[in-house]
Amino acid sequence: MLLGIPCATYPPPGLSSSASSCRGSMMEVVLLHGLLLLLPLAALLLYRYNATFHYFCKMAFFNCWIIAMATLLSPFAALRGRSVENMKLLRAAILPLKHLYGIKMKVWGSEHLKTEELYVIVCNHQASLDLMGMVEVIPDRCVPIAKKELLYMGMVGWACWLSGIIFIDRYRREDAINVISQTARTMRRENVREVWIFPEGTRNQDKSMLPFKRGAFHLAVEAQVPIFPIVFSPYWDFFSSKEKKFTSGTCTIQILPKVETQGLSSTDVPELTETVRQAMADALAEMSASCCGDQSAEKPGEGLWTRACRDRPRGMALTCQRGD
Ligand SMILES: CCCCCCCCCCCCCC(=O)SCCNC(=O)CCNC(=O)[C@H](O)C(C)(C)COP(=O)(O)OP(=O)(O)OC[C@H]1O[C@@H](n2cnc3c(N)ncnc32)[C@H](O)[C@@H]1OP(=O)(O)O
Ligand SMILES: CCCCCCCC/C=C\CCCCCCCC(=O)OC[C@@H](O)COP(=O)(O)O
Repeated sequence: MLLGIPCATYPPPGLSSSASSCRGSMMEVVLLHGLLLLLPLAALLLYRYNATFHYFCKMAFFNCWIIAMATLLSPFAALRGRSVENMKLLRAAILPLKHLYGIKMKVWGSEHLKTEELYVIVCNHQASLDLMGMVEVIPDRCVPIAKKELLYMGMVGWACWLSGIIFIDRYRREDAINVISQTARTMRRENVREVWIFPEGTRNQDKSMLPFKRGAFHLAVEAQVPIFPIVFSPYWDFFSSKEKKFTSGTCTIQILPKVETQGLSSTDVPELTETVRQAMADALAEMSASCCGDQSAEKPGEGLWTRACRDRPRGMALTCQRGD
């Protein structure tokens, strides 16, 4: 049988045929079918028993999901034009990923974000997986600030642009500062109520956070809006791009009380940046110890808000709403 055609009738009568060439063809087909069966089996076994292969498969699926969703949703988003409303579509597209990956999200302090005020969110940035945590807590009219490179990622870039994501060129400081200043001016006027920034400026899976870039803090001070720090617990238990590890697990997202910027000016920005970073580092250290059993993270917390409240710069209205 050759591709469903019995050897006796193949090649058709009238053409020369030989038993050996028929046997050869049969062997090829058997080998081909065998290979076709073996490859998925080998892939399944590798996926099950090889952590690196498992990691790459899961990352590939993550990226394919994002590209597929962006391709699917962009035409609908385009009907509305560039609007923060389209963020709801992106959010809906990313929300199911945690179920597919078996990642449980716990959110602490979500009540802090339920306010009519405008504000800036700053958050630690571990990996592209942060998108799964972001969609758990991102307010309805919030736009992230992202690196310009995302804009050039085909349909993903188009989806981001249509959703009102603000792009900055990290390598052209003046341009980036202009974009941030313009955001501060237009925040009140336009439909955007909140801006989400990863102040580390790049992904970081180390135990301590990187020094913070100052754009988010200038933005909050220029717009005179409070800052809400958000801390994602470390992914070490279930994800590491260095160790090529990607299993199921739990991520805790802690929304810290707001930090006021009323009355602050650009000269207060360095201190404001350090105060917020320290509060986030404390929260991260506490979470590392409680979620991941790690005692060696940066300066173990002496109480989540204790140091931030105690060390706040003079004249800075840091709101300490938690009783600890
Ligand atoms: C379905 C499809 C789904 C697709 C989903 C996709 C979702 C995507 C989600 C998105 C996720 C995407 C995630 C991502 O893409 S993360 C990557 C992008 N994010 C960032 O880069 C974070 C924001 N960056 C900054 O804030 C930096 O500060 C910038 C880039 C502005 C400069 O950086 P730089 O490296 O140069 O350093 P520096 O901060 O030490 O500042 C140096 C000096 O400049 C002063 N300065 C700074 N800013 C201002 C200002 N505004 N007004 C006045 N002055 C300002 C500052 O005080 C300092 O001066 P001095 O104090 O030393 O005198
Ligand atoms: C026509 C060109 C087609 C290109 C196709 C590219 C395919 C890209 C595939 C999937 C895109 C997934 C995008 C997820 C975005 C997650 C946001 C993110 O994590 O960005 C990283 C950024 O914060 C910091 O970047 P670096 O750590 O400095 O690096």
